[in-house]
Amino acid sequence: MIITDVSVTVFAHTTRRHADTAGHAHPGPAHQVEQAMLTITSENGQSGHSFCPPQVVRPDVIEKFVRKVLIGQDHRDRERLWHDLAHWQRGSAAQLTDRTLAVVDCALWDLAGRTLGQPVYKLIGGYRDRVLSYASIMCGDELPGGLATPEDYGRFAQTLVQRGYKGIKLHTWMPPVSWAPDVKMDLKACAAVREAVGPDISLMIDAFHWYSREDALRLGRGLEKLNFDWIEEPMDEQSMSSYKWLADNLDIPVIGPESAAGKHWHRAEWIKAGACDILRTGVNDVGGITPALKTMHLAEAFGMACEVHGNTAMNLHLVAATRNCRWYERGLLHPFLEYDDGFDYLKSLSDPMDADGFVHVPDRPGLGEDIDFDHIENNRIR
Ligand SMILES: O=C(O)[C@H](O)[C@@H](O)[C@@H](O)C(=O)NO
Ligand SMILES: [Mg+2]
Repeated sequence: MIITDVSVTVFAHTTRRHADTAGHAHPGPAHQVEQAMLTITSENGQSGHSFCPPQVVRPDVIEKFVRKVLIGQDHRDRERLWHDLAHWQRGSAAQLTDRTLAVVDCALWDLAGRTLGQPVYKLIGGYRDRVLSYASIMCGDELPGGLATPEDYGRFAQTLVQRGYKGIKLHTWMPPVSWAPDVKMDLKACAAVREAVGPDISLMIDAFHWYSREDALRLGRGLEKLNFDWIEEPMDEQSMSSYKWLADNLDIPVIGPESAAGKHWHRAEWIKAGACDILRTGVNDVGGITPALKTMHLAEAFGMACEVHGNTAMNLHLVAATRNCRWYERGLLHPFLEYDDGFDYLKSLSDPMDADGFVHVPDRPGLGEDIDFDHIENNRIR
């Protein structure tokens, strides 16, 4: 099962999602962006694939690190290959990122599944084949009829419940919105959603990520009155002691870290420090399915839930192979976008959701992404 090739295909992808200065997505006119598909091929001609922005797998990263570690190796040795690649990070002048480790690890898992004709979550050890999903709403905006007012959030929340969602997470307003951040407005949006959906829908918030301790405490105390399930990333996650302080002062569960560096090692420190009540991981955040699984199991050993950041097949398989998380994060959603339209380079959704709010894991080999190779070839850039 020797790896004989590692290649990258960059192709044009049409989307209506536009990123703001903090990397948060908002709706806009359809435009073309570059997308990359990393392909790892073994000696029997089987390939595994994973998708990411092209800069994550740019040629110098592939040549200097990825090909050096993978070519000639047994693709089944994912644990060793992950450590071998992670070893190169320290001396890479920050050029070899956790995101690159993640896309390589996912392609290796996809290769294993496609080779054996099995879905990845079954290779890991399946726990469930459908997962309850929460609607992860995009950050607020200043678009009339979009997510510009608390009432907009309330109206959108009602449509999400009608679609079948049993949980909703608000990303509230952040710069570059002119008047954001604003705790009072955050709480007005949360109150409007609670009023709109009633007491039985689970609600969570993912707020402005740089509030002060006082503002985060004020926000948390307000959410407790609205019976929210968790408060997420209200302060800079580089300050673990601030989260310890917040968790000590709030009853509402504090979840994290999402964006903090340090992979599963740093998440162990958050548990040890008492900086969160619910742990958080994500395939892209910690360097792949391999380390994300370790994070899930670490939390389980402490009797803690670990909720997974992000959508797409890689995170869905992680959730389907573990017991100690309640949700799949489906999003990001907006009144102006139709999430179920999917991606133009996939023939079908990787996370189809039924009318009861359950996402069903496609019973297809590997990560199960229904890749439209003709579309990719016809839109190939390099
Ligand atoms: O880029 C980001 O910060 C993420 O997409 C974020 O908006 C969202 O996915 C998140 O924080 N979920 O919890
Ligand atoms: Mg988040």
